[in-house]
Amino acid sequence: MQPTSWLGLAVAVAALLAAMVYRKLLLCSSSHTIAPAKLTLRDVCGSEEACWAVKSSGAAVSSLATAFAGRHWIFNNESPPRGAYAEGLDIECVRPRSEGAVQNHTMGAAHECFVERCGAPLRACALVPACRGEWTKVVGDLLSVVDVATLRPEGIARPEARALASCFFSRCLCVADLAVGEPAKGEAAGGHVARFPDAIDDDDVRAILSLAASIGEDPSFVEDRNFGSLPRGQSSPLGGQRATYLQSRFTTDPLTARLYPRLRALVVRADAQSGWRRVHAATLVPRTIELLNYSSGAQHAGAALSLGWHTDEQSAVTALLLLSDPANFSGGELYHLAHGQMHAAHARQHELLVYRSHTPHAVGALTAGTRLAVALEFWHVHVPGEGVDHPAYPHRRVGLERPRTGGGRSAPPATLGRCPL
Ligand SMILES: O=C(O)CCC(=O)C(=O)O
Ligand SMILES: [Fe+2]
Repeated sequence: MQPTSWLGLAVAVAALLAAMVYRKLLLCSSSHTIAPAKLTLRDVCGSEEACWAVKSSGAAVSSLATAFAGRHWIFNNESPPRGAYAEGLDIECVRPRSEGAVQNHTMGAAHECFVERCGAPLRACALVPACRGEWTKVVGDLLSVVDVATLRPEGIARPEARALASCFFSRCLCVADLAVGEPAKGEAAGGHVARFPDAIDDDDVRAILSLAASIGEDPSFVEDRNFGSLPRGQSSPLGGQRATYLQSRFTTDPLTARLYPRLRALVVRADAQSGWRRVHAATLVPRTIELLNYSSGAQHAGAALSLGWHTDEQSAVTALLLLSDPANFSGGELYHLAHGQMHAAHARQHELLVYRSHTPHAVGALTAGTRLAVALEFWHVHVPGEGVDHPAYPHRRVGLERPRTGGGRSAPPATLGRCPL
């Protein structure tokens, strides 16, 4: 090789090395400069759009607060939730960080979250008058949990408004599975309910009914009730149900004491096999266990539904056990809203259906016969040093509540934690 060629090669290698070093430096420095700077309200609203941005985040927060009130990720772990959400939302994100479920306490007011985490899409939308108009309308239309759960990406025309909605759902409410209708990663369509056919038999049904009859002798354990919302524009009455509260004895009474661990084990399995990560098996306890009696005689004539659309507030998972044979009643279908669609459960007699308690559900009007079911709602007990400090799910403390200080809710921390999504 000629000296000039050696020189040429040396120059080429030096240039390559220099380029690599430069590129490395460039990448490092650019990763610094593009690190998401924390946006403040002033950054987002530093112009004439300020009013809109502030107003729309306020409106979004208040309508979403209505729709999501009491749902499990909206949670203040300093003062156990007692329906005191008036000042906004506290956010709790629960996502896996490594093997096993790990919780990440992420708290703050929702409007802070909106600005801090969704400042960029908020600003992008604010710059486009058509987006401002659409976002204001989208948010204004979210009046109930049904509206939120049926929100579809196709229903939002402007890409900037779609991005904003998607950001709020995934980064502030941390609900990837409700992020404008998109199924959660790894969750097959239909994965909103885990089914266990023949979870119980006729003897178990008899045992449950005997227990309920005994408990129901005291009328303070029995309640006729109806709740939930009707689809927009409908105002028909709700048929309702008669609930007998069994939880005081279900786990210990000789009639059902052996049945309970079997059902609980199925709930734990449902969570594991569905990848929901709502359950911390070691501390899972029943919050309420109810025999539900829907009887056509007790239904209002022309009832639209027996139970309106609702979520089982503050519970982690709900298990629904159908005691009756569907051949012996008409109507009374259990529906879920998942991924923007309504699904009929078509439960069979003796089947256990398990779903996350925040999944909106409703029960169709019963038109003939009697439908008996048991609902078991679960949450997590607080064990000091474990409980709220450790398990995979936010929960109300049961039996071990800290005394409340000052009677009010504590101020949210100054900054939000990192949303693990
Ligand atoms: O009866 C059912 O299938 C569901 C009842 C229910 O959702 C409830 O009582 O909260
Ligand atoms: Fe329910």
